[in-house]
Amino acid sequence: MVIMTTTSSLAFQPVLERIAEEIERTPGRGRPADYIPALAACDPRRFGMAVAEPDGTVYGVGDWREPFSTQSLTKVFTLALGLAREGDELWEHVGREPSGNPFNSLVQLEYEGGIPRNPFINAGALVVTDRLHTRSGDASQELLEFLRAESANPGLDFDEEIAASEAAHGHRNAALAHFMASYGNIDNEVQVLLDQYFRQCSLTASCADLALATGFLARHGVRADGARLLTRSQAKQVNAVMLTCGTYDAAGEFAYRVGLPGKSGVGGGIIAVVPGRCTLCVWSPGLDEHGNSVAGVAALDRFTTLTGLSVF
Ligand SMILES: NC(=O)CC[C@H](N)C(=O)O
Repeated sequence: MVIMTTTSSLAFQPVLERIAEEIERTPGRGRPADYIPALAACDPRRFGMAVAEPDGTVYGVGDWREPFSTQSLTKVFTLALGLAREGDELWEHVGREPSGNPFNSLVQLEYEGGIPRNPFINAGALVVTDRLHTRSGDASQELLEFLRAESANPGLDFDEEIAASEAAHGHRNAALAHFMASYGNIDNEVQVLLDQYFRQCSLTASCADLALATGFLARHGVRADGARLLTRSQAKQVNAVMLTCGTYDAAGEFAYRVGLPGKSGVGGGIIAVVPGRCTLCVWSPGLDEHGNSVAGVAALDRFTTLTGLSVF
């Protein structure tokens, strides 16, 4: 049953409230990421969801104003900033095919010559951050300023405790960076790159902030202030890579259930885009075995079912 058939924006709030009630009654919520100790303490019953319209109107429910650890959600923004600075040359250093492997997997890198499959697995995000850092002088600062501006929240910041915790347990990301450096696919010192990457992942923001900050992808590349970040075609490309690669080795299932470009992070957040119409962010820290929020995927699944909004 589709309960929102009109294009009236006011209809978003009752949809969100209905989804929150359904999620509240859902028993299994998965488990918070425990390989980053600072995330392990999160309560898996937390749930928030926000929808932002292209004009900046934002609706929300539950813990939608509560800041959480964005983790891999930032990979979307660094990709966009990297593409804006470098253009298509970026794609010579990172692919755009689904990996079919977990987000922190090492196995494909050797037989694919140190070129990661896509920008949303950790290896690919390390390459994007490396190149953005070379071109901007400070990739994490560029990311932070972008997110502050797009969300209209100057209070957004990194969480140094989470960054330190991840650095202390970051052997896999260090291995990925060193391995790609051995193929000549990393410009900066590995330690500099890892510091940049962990800082980015530690950025803390709410569903409201992130739904707003993703808005440029619903506005076909145009920022909140009307300036163009990406060409229309580049915005389409980022959305396409989110659809095919944004939820790792569960991207097929996500496309099947949700039918939108989406990107997850191990902090329990997922951002999603309905091009031309709205952007969403949902947060609930319990994860499935692929590292995607259990309640987050369920809520987005309900959203597209109830509203009939989808790219298909
Ligand atoms: N999927 C994720 O959110 C992974 C990000 C995490 N910081 C890592 O590098 O392992």
